[in-house]
Amino acid sequence: MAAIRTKGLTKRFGDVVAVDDLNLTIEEGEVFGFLGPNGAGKSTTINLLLDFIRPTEGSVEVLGRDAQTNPEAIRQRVGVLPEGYGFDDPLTGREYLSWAIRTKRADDDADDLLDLVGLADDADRLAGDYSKGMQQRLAFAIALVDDPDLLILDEPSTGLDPNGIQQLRDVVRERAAGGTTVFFSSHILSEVEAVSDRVGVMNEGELVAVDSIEGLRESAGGHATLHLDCASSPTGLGVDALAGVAGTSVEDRTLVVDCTDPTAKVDVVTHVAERATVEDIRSETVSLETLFNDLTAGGRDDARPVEEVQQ
Ligand SMILES: Nc1ncnc2c1ncn2[C@@H]1O[C@H](COP(=O)(O)OP(=O)(O)OP(=O)(O)O)[C@@H](O)[C@H]1O
Repeated sequence: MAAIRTKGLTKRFGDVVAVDDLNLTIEEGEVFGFLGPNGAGKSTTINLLLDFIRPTEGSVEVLGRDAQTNPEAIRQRVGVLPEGYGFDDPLTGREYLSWAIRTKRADDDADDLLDLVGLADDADRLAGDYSKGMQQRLAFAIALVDDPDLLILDEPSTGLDPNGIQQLRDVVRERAAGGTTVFFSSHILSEVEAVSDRVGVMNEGELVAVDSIEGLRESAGGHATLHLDCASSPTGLGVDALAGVAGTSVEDRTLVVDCTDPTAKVDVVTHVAERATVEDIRSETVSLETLFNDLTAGGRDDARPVEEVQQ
């Protein structure tokens, strides 16, 4: 049984296609990082998984059940860290957690969970007075109640200090080792890289890549840009037609070739050398960071640039 399966999942808000024909399967026990810049459609997807909003088209299955017909049964076995949890009631951290434990009819020890997220010393303070990072820790502890089969975490490291991020990673790894499926969204590549088995990259509502970090790294490693300086303008050489070549451009007497396959580089050089006088060759490989930026280039008009959000 897949932990999450979406088919043709689409959500429109007026003219905005927040999620566009999403087909995604997350297997049980996976740690899946859901990456994308602001406005990519990550939170909308999470809201669809939990039946907080209804799809315009398509279907969602969570833990083998249809999200629309079985939302209560699903939520019973899912731990959720939503974006921007509000602690508006006059309750302490321990009281909030005890309430969550009662609601799920679980038998967790509130103090153990508070300790796990580094809030043991602040258990008796009002949660509304907590700092942003402390509230995020408490929201994470609430998500962990009743050892859920699936953890859905929306931007879990928001507001956390480095120590909090490390604790979060440790708990995610520990829960995953115990069989929990973890689906978490982020716009920070390094955060996802550190804990995920696989990642999905969203951009403007579309899933533009799904792979393991290793697989993505290989794609990035295989990607290269060749610059061939020629004795005369290298036009009409037919390089575009070669296998593994994604595109070419000519800048003065330099032919720039975008290769998606490392083996294409030799073919390109041989091909050009047979048709023009090559004076110099430079090759630039593409980093994982650049690949991610390329995949999410542009983003939505209302989103901040990727460079800015990746700090
Ligand atoms: N309730 C809504 N009404 C109208 N538009 C919405 C609504 N919810 C989301 N959107 C739009 O859908 C798009 C995707 O938003 P979403 O919140 O899913 O992105 P995200 O990837 O979670 O972004 P972020 O990283 O900023 O949280 C955006 O253009 C957003 O403005």
